[in-house]
Order: sequence, then structure tokens, then C-alpha cells
Amino acid sequence: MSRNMLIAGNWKMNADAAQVDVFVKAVGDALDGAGLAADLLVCPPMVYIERMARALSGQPVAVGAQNIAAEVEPGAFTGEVNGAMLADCRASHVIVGHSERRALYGEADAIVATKADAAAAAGLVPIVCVGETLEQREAEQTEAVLAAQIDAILSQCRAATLESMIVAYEPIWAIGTGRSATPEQAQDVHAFLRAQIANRNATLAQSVQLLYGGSVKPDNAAALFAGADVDGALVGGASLTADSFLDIARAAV
Ligand SMILES: O=C[C@H](O)COP(=O)(O)O
Repeated sequence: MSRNMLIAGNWKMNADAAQVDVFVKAVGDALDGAGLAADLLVCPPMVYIERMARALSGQPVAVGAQNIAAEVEPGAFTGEVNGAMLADCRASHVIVGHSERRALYGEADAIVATKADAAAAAGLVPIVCVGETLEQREAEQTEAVLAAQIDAILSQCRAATLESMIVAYEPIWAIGTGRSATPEQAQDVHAFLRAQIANRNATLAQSVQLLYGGSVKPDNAAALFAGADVDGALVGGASLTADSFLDIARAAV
């Protein structure tokens, strides 16, 4: 089965309104409404989602969120934003289970699965992140760690969530370090993840998009994308400027 490539930017807690405006102007000038071979998505800080989505209207670039409330229904959840609210702001995707949220905000597998379900219930595509630490890789625990993370999603999420989800493999040691996984390491892990998914659902394993994230740059993107099971990238730092984001996207053919 052929799968579309997706280049997704995760801006994390970076940029301001002026930088959003500069980015969308540059993207609009470069694309002029014409799509690339790869699908494009940018996830700015939550407060800029609607600004970015409105400004990119007519451009082949989707806008997503970096987090979502676990709760679906409105209520007394101070500081939280649910999926319906994100959809109201024109978000189409949401990142869940990023290693920064797992490590800094205590989001364990169960809450990641709940958030993925909450996203899908609101019509948003969940991008579920998994990844191992350097210590785990050096201890040859990579596959065990990833199996536990993806199995938690496969066993806990609703079928409709699984059918809509995207999975991002982000080795924690490669995030923001300038040390990307090698193309061989990325392909090996993606093939492993696809096999894990196939153990439960062979059809889903063929259709699910598997993104790689961790120090993806214009100069290493093409080699990473050559992996048969690498369906695009979740890009942090290099997604903050239109030039580098689009250069990475052009490497996906
Ligand atoms: O979500 C994106 C990742 O954490 C990768 O970030 P990075 O490209 O800055 O290494």
C-alpha cells in the first residue's frame, strides 16, 4: 500500500505572533497554493493555531495542536482545552505523548491513549509519539520500550482512533541534539513498529503513517525518507523557518 508522506512541524513553546506572520507569508509566497509531493502540517503554540490557520487558508498546509485535554466534555478543568475547542480553532491534528510531555508533565501511556481517543472523538488526527532514551538504547531495550508504548495505544484506544492515528518515532537522544538517528536506525525501528502493529491488525499496519522525529534537517531529510517504512517527519527546530521546513518537505518525494 502506498502511503502519503507527511512533514509535520512542532514549534513547541517557541515563536510569537510576528514570527507566525513571517512564516505564513513565506510559505504562501513559496507554495502559491500549489501542493508538494508531501502533505504539510504545522503545530504552533495553541494560542496561534487560529491565526496561523486563517492566514494559511488556501495553502496546502494544515495546522495542528501540540496538546489536548484528556476530557472530552466541557467542565471545570482550569487551563485545559478540549478537542472540540481545538477543532473550532481550525486544528486538524494534535500531537500526543511527545517525550517532553511524558517526561515533564508525567503523561504516562494510559493518559496518552486517553488523549488520542479524545482527539479522534473530536475529529482530530492524533499523532502519537513513542521513543526511547539513550540509556535504554545502550542497554538494548529499544524494542521492549517501543513495544510497551505502542501496545498501550493498540490495546487501550478505540478502533476509530487507531484507524485515524499517525505514529511518530522520536528517539529522545536525537531530539534537539543535532544527533539524528541514522537512516538505518530509523528504518529498523519503523519496521519494528509496523510489525508490532501488524501483530494486532495487519491492515492497519500497512496504512498507518510512521513519522521520524529527532534532529531532522534539510541536509539529512532525504536519506531518512529513503527508508521504506519512513512516511515523513515530525520536525522541531528546523520547522521554525519556512525555508528549512519547506526544504525538508521537498526532500520527501
Ligand atoms: O517534535 C519534534 C521533535 O521533538 C524533534 O525536535 P528537533 O527536530 O528539534 O530535534
